[in-house]
Amino acid sequence: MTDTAIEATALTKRFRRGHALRDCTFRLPTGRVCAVVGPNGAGKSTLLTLAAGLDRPTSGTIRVLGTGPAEARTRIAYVAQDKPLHPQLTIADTLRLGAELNAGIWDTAAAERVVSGGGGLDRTARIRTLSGGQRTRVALALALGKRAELLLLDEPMADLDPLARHQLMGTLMAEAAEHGTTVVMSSHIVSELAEACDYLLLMSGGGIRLAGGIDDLIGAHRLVTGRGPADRLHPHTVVESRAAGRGLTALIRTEGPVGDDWDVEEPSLEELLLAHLRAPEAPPLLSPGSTPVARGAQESGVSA
Ligand SMILES: Nc1ncnc2c1ncn2[C@@H]1O[C@H](COP(=O)(O)OP(=O)(O)OP(=O)(O)O)[C@@H](O)[C@H]1O
Repeated sequence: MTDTAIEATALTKRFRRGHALRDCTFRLPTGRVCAVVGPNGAGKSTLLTLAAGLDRPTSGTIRVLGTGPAEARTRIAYVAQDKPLHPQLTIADTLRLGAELNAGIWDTAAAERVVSGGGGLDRTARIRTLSGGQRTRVALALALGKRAELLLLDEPMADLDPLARHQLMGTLMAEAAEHGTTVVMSSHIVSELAEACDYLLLMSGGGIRLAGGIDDLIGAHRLVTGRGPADRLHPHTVVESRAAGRGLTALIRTEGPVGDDWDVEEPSLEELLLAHLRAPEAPPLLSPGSTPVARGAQESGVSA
């Protein structure tokens, strides 16, 4: 039994036209709900595909649930961005197939809760006749029915209307909490992630910029306002600073207490993310527990 859901060390994926992932190192503990955030092309889908064992890294390693991704396949449910399903099957056939492919572990009630929500879906409808949001509902029903230990969801909520999003996110979180499932979810909708997630991977340009518990990452930063220049904020690391009236507002990574002559606030998750996205040159931060445990140390029970 491992307490690590995903562990990546110098993980790199190169396609013909360049790197999708470059030297990514992080650890995601089990039982967390992790948001994977970053601009278009940051490498989020590539990371999820490698974790799902559907592609192989160019170099570096990725371990999932204490083993290789291919060996962990039966313990993982992966919902791809385009929600691939058999277009000719009905919803009922699709769920039946899910039950057959996962005989012995299939959770009919969990799958039913997802397809019945939001007014319910006609079980005789063929997949090809469904809207994007309805297909999402069926794909998530298959993922939850599989009773996986790790759910990898690539922009699961993108096609859903706000009400369906709220309802499905609630179902997903309740299932995850009940069974201690680890959820990894990429999304561009930060407000929703702030409610549902307790762990963050911020990516850009194929690299990891922030990794860790959301509370730890927020706790390591402060939003300060005062008279400039930004040099006055030494020894703190200034992630981003902007003129504000006759002074400046800056997001800083604190190194001890901040001087009394600054107004100091805790940033929201959105403020933290936006500042880091606007300042790609800021040094990355992996909070405690988010770095891989050295293999020798892991075997002797010592954390690196
Ligand atoms: N199969 C592939 N062949 C070639 N290049 C690819 C392939 N898959 C991804 N890429 C490239 O890798 C980079 C990362 O893509 P990826 O889809 O992982 O980003 P993303 O963060 O998921 O983006 P988005 O938010 O737009 O979904 C992009 O530059 C993309 O063009």
